[in-house]
Amino acid sequence: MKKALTIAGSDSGGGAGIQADLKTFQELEVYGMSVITAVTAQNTRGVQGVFPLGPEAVSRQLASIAEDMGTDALKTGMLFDSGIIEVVAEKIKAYHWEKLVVDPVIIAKGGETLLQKEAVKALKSQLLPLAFIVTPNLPEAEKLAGMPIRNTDDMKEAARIIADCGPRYCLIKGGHHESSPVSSDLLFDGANFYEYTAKRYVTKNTHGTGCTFSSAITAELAKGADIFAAVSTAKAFITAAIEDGIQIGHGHGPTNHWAYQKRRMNNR
Ligand SMILES: Nc1ncnc2c1ncn2[C@@H]1O[C@H](COP(=O)(O)OP(=O)(O)O)[C@@H](O)[C@H]1O
Ligand SMILES: Cc1ncc(COP(=O)(O)OP(=O)(O)O)c(N)n1
Repeated sequence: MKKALTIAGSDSGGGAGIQADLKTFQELEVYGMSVITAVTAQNTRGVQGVFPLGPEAVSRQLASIAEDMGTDALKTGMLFDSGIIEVVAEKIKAYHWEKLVVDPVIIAKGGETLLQKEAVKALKSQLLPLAFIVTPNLPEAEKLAGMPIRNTDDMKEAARIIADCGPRYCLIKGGHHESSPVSSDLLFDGANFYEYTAKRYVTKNTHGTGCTFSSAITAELAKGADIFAAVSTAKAFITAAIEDGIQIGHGHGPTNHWAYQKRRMNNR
């Protein structure tokens, strides 16, 4: 069985972070492993507390996996600060882990900080050069590229700037473009742009969309898919998960990780 590792924060509400990643890995039939960087007290209403674990705890978890199991692909999500980014980058290099998906989690949809301001520089200089693919949403792409994004031309310009930091592919997600009737993501391979478009659903149950999408890409890469097939399957996975989003709690409910497989079973 293929293996996938997530290096990310815990979401007590189960919709984003480590919990969303492991649910996605399971649904896409890869063996999921986790390195926890921080514990968040979180629910559908927002983030009530953030408790980082620190570089040593992260380093030890990474070593435990490397010394025994290894991984076929991995992703990073919430990394909290530059100390954790440094140790993650150092270990990824030391273990020669290559299929790295960097989801540059900076702020939650509710506005809470999940990456310290000082750490954006470390993310760009230490982690992006190791990334196979980086998957910023629109606000994250603006921060990484240092420019506002108002239209597709701006998205392309930002993708070029981010690609200069070293990732093999850059995928800018259009989920925050709420006035659009479609949900369109732009993949850049250093030369050409490829658009992945799906229907946009009007729903408040979108907690954890970015985590779920990047972990679906990771699972597909672990199974040997090329980047275009991996993004295509991940897009189908997240679109189904949003369409069947779960009405739970009093705020933004989570997406439904079972929806994609349920559809496939029904189509048999
Ligand atoms: N309302 C929606 N309907 C359909 N797809 C969506 C919707 N919102 C986000 N997506 C898709 O979900 C994926 C995650 O994007 P996004 O929500 O922008 O990430 P993040 O959670 O990092 O902000 C992308 O493929 C995006 O196009
Ligand atoms: C622990 C943790 N990690 C990441 C996020 C951000 O998740 P995302 O998929 O971007 O979705 P929203 O939280 O923004 O809805 C998180 N919230 N918690």
